[in-house]
Amino acid sequence: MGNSCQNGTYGNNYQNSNRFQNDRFASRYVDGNDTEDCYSGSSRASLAGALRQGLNLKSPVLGYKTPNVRELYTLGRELGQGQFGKTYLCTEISTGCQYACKTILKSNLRCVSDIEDVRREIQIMHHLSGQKNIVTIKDTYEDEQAVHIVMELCAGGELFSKIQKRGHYSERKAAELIKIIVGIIETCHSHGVMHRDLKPENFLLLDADDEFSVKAIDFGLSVFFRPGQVFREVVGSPYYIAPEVLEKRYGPEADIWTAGVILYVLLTGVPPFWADTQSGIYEKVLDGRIDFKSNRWPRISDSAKDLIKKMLCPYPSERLKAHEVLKHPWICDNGVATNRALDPSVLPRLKQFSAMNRLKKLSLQIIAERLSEEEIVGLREMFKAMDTKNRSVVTFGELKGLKRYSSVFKDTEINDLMEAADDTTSTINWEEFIAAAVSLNKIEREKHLMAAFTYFDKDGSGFITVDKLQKACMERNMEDTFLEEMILEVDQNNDGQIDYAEFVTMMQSNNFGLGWQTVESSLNVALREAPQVY
Ligand SMILES: Nc1ncnc2c1ncn2[C@@H]1O[C@H](COP(=O)(O)OP(=O)(O)OP(=O)(O)O)[C@@H](O)[C@H]1O
Ligand SMILES: [Ca+2]
Ligand SMILES: [Ca+2]
Ligand SMILES: [Ca+2]
Ligand SMILES: [Ca+2]
Repeated sequence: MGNSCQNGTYGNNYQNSNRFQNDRFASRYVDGNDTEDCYSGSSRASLAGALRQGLNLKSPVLGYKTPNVRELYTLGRELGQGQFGKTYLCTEISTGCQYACKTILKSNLRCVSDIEDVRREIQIMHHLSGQKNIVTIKDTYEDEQAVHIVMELCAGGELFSKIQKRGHYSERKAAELIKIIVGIIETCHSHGVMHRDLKPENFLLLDADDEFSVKAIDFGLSVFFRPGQVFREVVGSPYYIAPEVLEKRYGPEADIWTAGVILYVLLTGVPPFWADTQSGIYEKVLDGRIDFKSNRWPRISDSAKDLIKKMLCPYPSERLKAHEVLKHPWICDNGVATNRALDPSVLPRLKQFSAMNRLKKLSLQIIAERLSEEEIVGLREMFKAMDTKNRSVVTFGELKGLKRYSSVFKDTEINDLMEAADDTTSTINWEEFIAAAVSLNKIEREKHLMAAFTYFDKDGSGFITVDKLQKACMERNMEDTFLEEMILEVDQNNDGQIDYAEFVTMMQSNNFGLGWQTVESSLNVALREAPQVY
């Protein structure tokens, strides 16, 4: 997954100019003058701070040195343009694989908060990378002029241009697409991220011939949120912005409103809140009346209208949540029923985990420790959100407390979850959590696997032996019993030691991945179902 590259699929109808004719509004701080917004607002850095920091074109953004992107990639033609820079087709010199490189010019970053936004965009891309329908980030680079984000190439062009070409979608097609889009929202929300800039042009297709190969690409306005946290910055794009955002008091529910607008557009080809001017659009949004009468509507099913009404509900607390949208009959009955519930057959496997090969557990911790800060910030946010008492551990009680808000959890499942995530104490600490939650795509990266292997194989002989394992266990204060058995489980050619290939097979073997992924998704459910305080 993720490391095979698609060659030659690059579409020739790639255009960035296919937009709604009137959709020319910037998708940033839409309530006024940019420069002012740069320095105002409680969460924004102060002007004094910006000056103290002595902003100039050469200020580091990433905070660490990187190789020069041009030594590793050949930059090709422009794929698209955004507010801060351009995205180019690029080819990795060592492999010939094609990627997209989003180049953000530092001269366009005018204040500290612009720099913070870029950092956060990268952190959030790492946090969500590898999730379904979300673009995979590969690496980041920085030079004097720019920050470069190298990511998966979406060669199929914008979802938006497809909509425009068709005029509108059939209900069935619309249902399938909105299921993908709301699935993306569910992924974001369950990972503690609010997207804030959902709109068709921020969804690309991997493959022009597959209109369901959708990828969310632009997390430039996304933020981490905690349950109950109230946001006040007015950001988004006019047609898609929720009324509570305009009223400067909102949370993740705003993303659902936006998806409701997208659904309306998919079915009718026009936005639900429409006017010639920005302020005219805002008036319509705040008014909230939805037109179901125009000549397009008689042909559209009542079930579709019902869903739109519930997604465009003016009261955020009454609006459907992402998982509720996915359960709505219009989505399910259109033959795309979702099945996000925990697969019951997975639960017994969770139990196996506690007895899981300690070598895997240890390797996982080693890999987790090696991840860069920007890769794990998102997980840290999730952990903090669950750690309600601020004690740096998540207790059984905290997980159990979350149960009240979810029908998904049964007591026995929470027990399994705790047992799986933790074998000795009755709490999950940060190290255990991150080892549990680090997603497979990160673990599978060659450099991490190699590093973990080398950790055990200190003399570089190419094998992990009982002796070496014993040393590693001592170093880490881990039990060193049953080491022979541990090797036996992994040793495929019965030579009593583990070579790199055997090690990789162990790390990638299914029982392991499934176990941890289930832990991760269960924790996500818990987070998603946490109380919303408004
Ligand atoms: N992974 C990708 N594959 C192909 N094209 C891409 C990719 N990422 C971005 N693009 C192209 O570059 C354009 C700009 O990218 P993006 O939206 O991330 O930039 P931005 O500066 O955040 O723009 P905005 O002004 O919308 O905030 C996209 O609309 C798209 O056409
Ligand atoms: Ca964009
Ligand atoms: Ca953006
Ligand atoms: Ca513990
Ligand atoms: Ca062997």
